[in-house]
Amino acid sequence: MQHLDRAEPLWVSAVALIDAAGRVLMQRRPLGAVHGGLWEFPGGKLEPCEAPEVAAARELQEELGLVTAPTDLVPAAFASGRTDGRGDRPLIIMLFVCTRWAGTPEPQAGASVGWYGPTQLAALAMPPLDYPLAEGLLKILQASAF
Ligand SMILES: Nc1nc2c([nH]c(=O)n2[C@@H]2O[C@H](COP(=O)(O)OP(=O)(O)OP(=O)(O)O)[C@@H](O)[C@H]2O)c(=O)[nH]1
Repeated sequence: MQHLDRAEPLWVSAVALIDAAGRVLMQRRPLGAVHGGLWEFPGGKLEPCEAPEVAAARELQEELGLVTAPTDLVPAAFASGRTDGRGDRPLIIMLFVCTRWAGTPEPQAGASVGWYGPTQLAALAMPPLDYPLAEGLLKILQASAF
C-alpha cells in the first residue's frame, strides 16, 4: 500500500526564454538563499487560483522586468519531487518555452542571468529539479525549430 502524502503540493511555473541564437536564459540564485549560487529557470510559485501561464508571465515581470503574454508560453516539460530548505512537501515545477517577450532581463539584487547554449546549459550547477527540466527542454530543442 502506498503512503498517502497529505501535504499540499507546491506548484511552481518556470520559463525557458530562447533567444534568436537558440540560447536559453538561466538565472543564478543569490548566495545565501536556498540553492544559493545555483542556476535555475526563472519563475516562481503559483498564487492561489492562478493559472500556470499567468504565474509564469507574472514572475518574469517581477524577477526580470520582462513583459510576456501568457499565450506566448508553450508547455515544454514538468518535474516532480520534494521541496528543499523550508519544509518538506511535494513540489511540481512546470516549464514553459517562450521566444517572444519585451524588455531586457534585469535581475534583482544578488541574482544574475546568463544566456547558455545547449551544451553549456547541461553543464551548469542547478537545483535538483532543474536538471530533469533542462533534459526535457534539450530534447525538445533538438527536435524542433525553436
Ligand atoms: N527551481 C527549483 N526550485 C526548487 C527546487 N527545489 C525546491 O525546493 N525549490 C523551491 O521552489 C520554490 C520556487 O519558488 P520561487 O522561485 O518563487 O521561490 P523564491 O526564490 O522566491 O524563494 P522563497 O521560497 O524564499 O520565496 C523555492 O522555494 C525553491 O527553494 C528545485 O529543484 N528547483
